[in-house]
Amino acid sequence: MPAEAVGDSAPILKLSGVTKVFGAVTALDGIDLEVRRGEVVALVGDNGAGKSTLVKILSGVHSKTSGTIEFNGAEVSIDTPGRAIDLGIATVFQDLALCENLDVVANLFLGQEVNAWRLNEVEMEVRAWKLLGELAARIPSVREPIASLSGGQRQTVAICRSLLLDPEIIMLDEPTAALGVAQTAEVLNLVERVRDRGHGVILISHNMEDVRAVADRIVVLRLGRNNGTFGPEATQEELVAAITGATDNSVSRRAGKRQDETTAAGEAR
Ligand SMILES: Nc1ncnc2c1ncn2[C@@H]1O[C@H](COP(=O)(O)OP(=O)(O)OP(=O)(O)O)[C@@H](O)[C@H]1O
Repeated sequence: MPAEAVGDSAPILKLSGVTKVFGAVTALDGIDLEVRRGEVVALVGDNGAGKSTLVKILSGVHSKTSGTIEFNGAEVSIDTPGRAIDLGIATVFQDLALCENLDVVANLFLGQEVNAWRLNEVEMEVRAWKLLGELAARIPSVREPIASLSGGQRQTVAICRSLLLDPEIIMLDEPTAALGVAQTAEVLNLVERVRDRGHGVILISHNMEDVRAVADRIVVLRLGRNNGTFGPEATQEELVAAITGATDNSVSRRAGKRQDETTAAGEAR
């Protein structure tokens, strides 16, 4: 989808002034967020910024205290996880919720077997291969138990499983946490292919490199509030400053030093 078309289209999901209060703690305070078809919106913020709370509100685990959530232009209330899925919001939580002893096909179709009365193994296997093929996902065999897959492959299976629900929005909570370099690249490629299929993707991440590599927009939360929206060209310093609320801190100083060294090395060559 061309960039203009994405930017111009109406948002699938639009949050206005979403607030969540837990007793004396205001976890989210007036959050605005928009997600369109075919775009990756990264949600970043320090520990306690409110990312998990927002994910839980959008996945129907928590209810918001105030504010509005619109889905395809109509105000909705996402009061249960089932309601989120019915609307078309799928979430891949950090724990992935896969069954280690079952194979890839069984995990993909867990709870939504093709025929509730008689498991149609062949049809499920064909659909599993088709989906994995469309996403160019690298899974050795769909009959492989989850226990024998790598972290990146597990993440792939969890993402594919949520795509079988045919969501308009897919939320990925820290999909590259704990992954090595090659597996991270594989998962980020998958995120791009999911976007190219026209889904809106919300990517929660702590990793600024990952975020800048795939996000069309980067939304920063700080202490439960919006603290800036950036394009993928944002520098590490700009993002760190928005995340921490300060321009001069050790993380941005180190990042700046690294950038200076890289520039100097480039000039010396
Ligand atoms: N169930 C709860 N009861 C009380 N306070 C909560 C609850 N859940 C979250 N909070 C508080 O809300 C704030 C936001 O927390 P949240 O977990 O959403 O942040 P986060 O950005 O996801 O951080 P992390 O990266 O550490 O998971 C924190 O101050 C947290 O202590």
